[in-house]
Amino acid sequence: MSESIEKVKCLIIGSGPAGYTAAIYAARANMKPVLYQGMQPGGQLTTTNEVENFPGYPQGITGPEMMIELQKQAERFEADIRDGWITKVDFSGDVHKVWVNDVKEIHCDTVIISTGASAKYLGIDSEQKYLKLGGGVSACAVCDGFFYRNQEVVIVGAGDSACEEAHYLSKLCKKVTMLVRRDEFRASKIMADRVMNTENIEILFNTETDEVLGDGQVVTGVRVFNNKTNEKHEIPATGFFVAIGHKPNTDIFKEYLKLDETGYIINVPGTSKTNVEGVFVSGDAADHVYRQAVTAAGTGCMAALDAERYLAAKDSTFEISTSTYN
Ligand SMILES: Cc1cc2nc3c(=O)[nH]c(=O)nc-3n(C[C@H](O)[C@H](O)[C@H](O)COP(=O)(O)OP(=O)(O)OC[C@H]3O[C@@H](n4cnc5c(N)ncnc54)[C@H](O)[C@@H]3O)c2cc1C
Repeated sequence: MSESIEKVKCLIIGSGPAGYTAAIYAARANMKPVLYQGMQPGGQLTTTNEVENFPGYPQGITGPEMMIELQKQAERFEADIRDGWITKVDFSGDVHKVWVNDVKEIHCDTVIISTGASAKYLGIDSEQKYLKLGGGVSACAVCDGFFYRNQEVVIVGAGDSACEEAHYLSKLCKKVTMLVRRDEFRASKIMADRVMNTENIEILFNTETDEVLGDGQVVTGVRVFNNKTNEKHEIPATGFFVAIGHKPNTDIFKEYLKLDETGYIINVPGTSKTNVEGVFVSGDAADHVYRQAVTAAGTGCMAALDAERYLAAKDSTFEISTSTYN
């Protein structure tokens, strides 16, 4: 083995709530975890101002602050948190190989994948401007809908998730306008029927976003156009929700791991195990249903416990740490 190859017991890929929680558990179980943060240290929550639904913060907390706290908690137990990006993996043998920034090779007894998912946006300038300002653009109705209670919002999307999110918003908001690009939904009939039968949801078919309007700080409306007639009109709204899907960050694993048709890693139900022994998955990389920080953290815990049990079964000198359960 070349000297430049590092050997680690537990490698964690990703620094969102799943990765840091896995690091806390793995470090306390004496697995000496090494965690690579990737291009977005702290993960998706670093793009949001207010997190009000993570237990333990009665006054709420900003996403970036919460992620710094999780990082500090993992470091308190001496998890080795590093800058760097895993660019390649080889899970074909007993030892799992990963490469950092295409250069550094690491051999791992266990790997915990916590690479999350990225919400898709339309990509228009005004959307990105108010997204960055935290001024009313969101890709998560369950996370942010509460901030628009009794207000008017617009949601873009036509699939099952978009229908579910529109329905969720309809229970909080005065009015929800749903923009559907084609002349029909992509969603299942039952989901489409549900939004069509909800009184305070107005559906505009053949309609796309021209611009998100605002006062420079917050969203005040949306200018839309009909893609058949090119007619434009403005809709007053304080919130603009984008529900056009997520892309799980799993491309580098597809040669070795079973993924579903949209790229989410398939885990053994009720566990964090993948189809490769010693490789575990947590958080949004395997979850297209819940997509919440608290569920990501929960599955990060599961992955560390599963990895610990795997190591104990493989190596009789590695004892399951009682501190994990304290
Ligand atoms: C705008 C917004 C607001 C939200 N608000 C809330 C909220 O209020 N409450 C809530 O519960 N949830 C909220 N969510 C959802 C929540 O952020 C996610 O469910 C959660 O962050 C998922 O955690 P994760 O650890 O699985 O992955 P992520 O947070 O997506 O983190 C993934 C990590 O993996 C790293 N990574 C990816 N690929 C690689 C690689 N190849 N090598 C190394 N590292 C890699 C990234 O750098 C990142 O650190 C929000 C999401 C968004 C987009």
